[in-house]
Amino acid sequence: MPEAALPASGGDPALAVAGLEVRYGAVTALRGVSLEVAEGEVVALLGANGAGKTTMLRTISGLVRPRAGRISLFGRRIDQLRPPRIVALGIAHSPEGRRLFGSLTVAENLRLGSVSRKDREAVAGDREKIFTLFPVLRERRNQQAGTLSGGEQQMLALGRALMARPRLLLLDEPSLGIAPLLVQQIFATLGELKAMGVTMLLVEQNIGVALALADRAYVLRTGQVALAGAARDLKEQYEEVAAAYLGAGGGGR
Ligand SMILES: Nc1ncnc2c1ncn2[C@@H]1O[C@H](COP(=O)(O)OP(=O)(O)OP(=O)(O)O)[C@@H](O)[C@H]1O
Repeated sequence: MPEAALPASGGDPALAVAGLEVRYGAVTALRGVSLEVAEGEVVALLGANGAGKTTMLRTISGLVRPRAGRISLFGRRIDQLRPPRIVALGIAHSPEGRRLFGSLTVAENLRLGSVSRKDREAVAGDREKIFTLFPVLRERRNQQAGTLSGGEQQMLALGRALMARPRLLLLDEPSLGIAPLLVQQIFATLGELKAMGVTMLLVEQNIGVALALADRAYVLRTGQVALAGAARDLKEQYEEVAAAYLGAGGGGR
């Protein structure tokens, strides 16, 4: 693995995953996966359908129990903790398919993102910041989330995750099912968040937008890390990265 695969900053990384193994019955979804995300870094997790990307995020969030390995957040082991405890320690997960509360309004969904916070005044300020990032959410704050367009729901899912003021933001395919122009807009917003120092682990099948945003990336292939390195190096190895997608179940987009 090239040196660039190691984060530059000293101290405990925001996220450290070592030797992770996850099985669903007879299916081994992750085998011996190790990765790190330094504080302030954006790391992309790429790979074809079924490579294990969503499983990785769900395991970090405590929704899936690993069979072996360890996961640490700023040096603190979290792989034996329950999901609410992991949220309280500062991990927010914006899941694939958005998983909003469809019958609740935009404003109510945003409020749910901040339930674990006690600093109510700062919460109000953060809501304003999210409305500035995504003006459409302000316009539609009293609309039921289930009636928003796919892109608007994606923005709301991201806004809701940000309302937790996460120390680590997990993003599962923010480009999924969204028109190209809106993908650019969402990634521009993620770029602004990166500039603000938000630490992110980003799962994506859209290699181009992911490598443009990320500092580093890991490519998973059938549950193992096939490639890892600085995003700019992986961009140059585009063919190799794309080829890794062909190995598992039908290839990427
Ligand atoms: N609940 C489950 N029960 C059984 N097998 C599962 C379960 N969830 C995922 N798998 C299997 O584990 C493997 C990894 O799935 P995962 O959803 O993590 O992949 P992915 O890289 O996120 O794929 P996609 O890009 O299609 O979402 C796949 O073979 C999948 O069929």
